[in-house]
Amino acid sequence: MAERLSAEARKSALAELPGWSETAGRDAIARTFTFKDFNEAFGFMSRAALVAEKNDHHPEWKNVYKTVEVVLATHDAGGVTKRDIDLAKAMNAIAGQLGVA
Ligand SMILES: C[C@H](O)[C@H](O)[C@H]1CNC2=NC(N)=NC(=O)C2=N1
Repeated sequence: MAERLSAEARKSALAELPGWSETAGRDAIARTFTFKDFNEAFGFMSRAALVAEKNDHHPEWKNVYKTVEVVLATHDAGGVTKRDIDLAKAMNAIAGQLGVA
């Protein structure tokens, strides 16, 4: 099982993850993505879902029209692990391909 990152390791990982931040009251990371329209938001979710399923590591997320709110944590570990950082990186790359920095 992946190990929870220390607060220090989490902070330095977040420094390299534009848009992501720690969540209040819970060991997790979060980002809200805003796309051009629903089609792009759902396209992002479709692509991210394939990565998540491939890695057996899944986001908590909510879509409203063109926004997608994502929270990542490793439930088995009770906090943020490298698996969350890797998924966050992949999500940023997918969003980047869709024109969202
Ligand atoms: C059995 C299966 O491997 C686990 O339930 C996986 C699935 N996806 C998961 N996703 C996330 N984010 N955290 C987990 O602990 C987790 N566990």
